[in-house]
This record gives sequence, structure tokens and C-alpha cells, in this order.
Amino acid sequence: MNFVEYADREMMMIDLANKLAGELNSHLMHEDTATLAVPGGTTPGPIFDDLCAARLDWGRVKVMLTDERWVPGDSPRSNTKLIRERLLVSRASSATYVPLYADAPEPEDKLDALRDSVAGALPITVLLLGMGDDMHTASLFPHGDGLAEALASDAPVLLPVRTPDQPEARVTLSARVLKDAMSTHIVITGAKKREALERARKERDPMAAPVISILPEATVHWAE
Ligand SMILES: O=C(O)[C@H](O)[C@@H](O)[C@H](O)[C@H](O)COP(=O)(O)O
Repeated sequence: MNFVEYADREMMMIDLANKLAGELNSHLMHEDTATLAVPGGTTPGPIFDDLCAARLDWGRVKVMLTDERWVPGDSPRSNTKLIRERLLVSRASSATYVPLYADAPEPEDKLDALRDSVAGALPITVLLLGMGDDMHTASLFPHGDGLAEALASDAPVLLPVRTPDQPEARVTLSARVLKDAMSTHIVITGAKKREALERARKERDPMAAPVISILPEATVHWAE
């Protein structure tokens, strides 16, 4: 794991947006398409605000979420809503969006079709992840229902997960899909997440600290 500490959050967000855009650009110099996978939640919005204006050939970029809450696209809890409003705008509006959600009561109703379109966008070229204080990443929640299957080396690309702490079902890319990304960044802020990262580094069991299955490949970016 690499660890980068920043003097402040604003600087980190600008720097990260430049880094992600630079990596996508380099990839597009010798490949036809690139796939960018990003988290939802409260942290990455400012990165999206800068990244959406990056000068790159967005028409050749596929964008997907790392995980989604199973709520309609106009819900304030929808990660799709977040990236439609803050990432897939400006220059990035010509990117191709690969959805993890389709309108249906439960994820199981739509999984097959969603998995096919996700599989067609793999491997991930540039992966950005968040992390929670409980050491979850994407929607790989400690001891969550569906976690063992999502951590398995032969896991499907996309799985439904449920945990009592979360108000709705979710879908998440599996650990093997995240681990296969060509470049991985984790963005975290504040003292609690820094402590959670330190706890995770000492933990051996991915069922207790799912983020450890991704950490060896990742650069973690942190600001107070
Ligand atoms: O849908 C989500 O919530 C995310 O994709 C999730 O994995 C997120 O990155 C972490 O929970 C951190 O969330 P915050 O940035 O809100 O702390």
C-alpha cells in the first residue's frame, strides 16, 4: 500500500482529479477505450467537480460506480444521481455510463442484464474507492450478507449485498473485479478513517475488514 498525506482536503481533491485524468489519458494513448470506476457517498463530490472538466477524450471512456444503493435514480441516496449531477457533466458528459441499477423492486430482478454490461466494461483502468469507519469499501461491509461470496476468487462481477446497518439493499462490484483494476486509489478524510485504516492494516480477516482485500494494490490518499 502507498499512503499520501495532504495539507488540506481541497488540495487533495484537485490533485486526485488531475491524477485520475492523467492516468486515463495515458491509457487512451495506446488503447481505444478506458473504464473509470468511482464510489458514491459523501467524500468524492469535489473530485468529480474537477474531473468532469478534464481535457481527455471522454467519448472513449466508460464510467461506472463501484457500488450502488438499490433506490430509484432520483433518490437523494442514489449514487447514480450524484455522478449524473457532478461527474457526467461538462466535458465528461460524452462518457458512456455503465449502470449498476435498473428500476425494479430488488437487485435480483435485474442482476443478469446488469452483470453483462459491467462485464463488457472490464477490466477497470482507473479505480477510485472510498472507505467507511467500519473498514468497508465499495459495498463490501464487514460480515455483511453476501460478503463471503463477494470476496471469493470466482465471484460474479456484481453482487447484491444486505446489511442491517443500511436502509436498503445494495449492489457491489466483487473484490476480484476491484483487485483487477490497473490503478487503484482510495480517498479518505478525517481522523476516524485514518484510525480505521491503521486498524485495517493490522487485520488479517477480510470478513472483518473487507478493505484489506484491495489495500495491497492501492494508493491511499488522506487529508484531515
Ligand atoms: O455508496 C456508498 O456509500 C459508497 O460507494 C461507499 O463505499 C463509500 O465510499 C463509503 O461508504 C464512504 O462513504 P463516505 O464518503 O460517505 O464516508
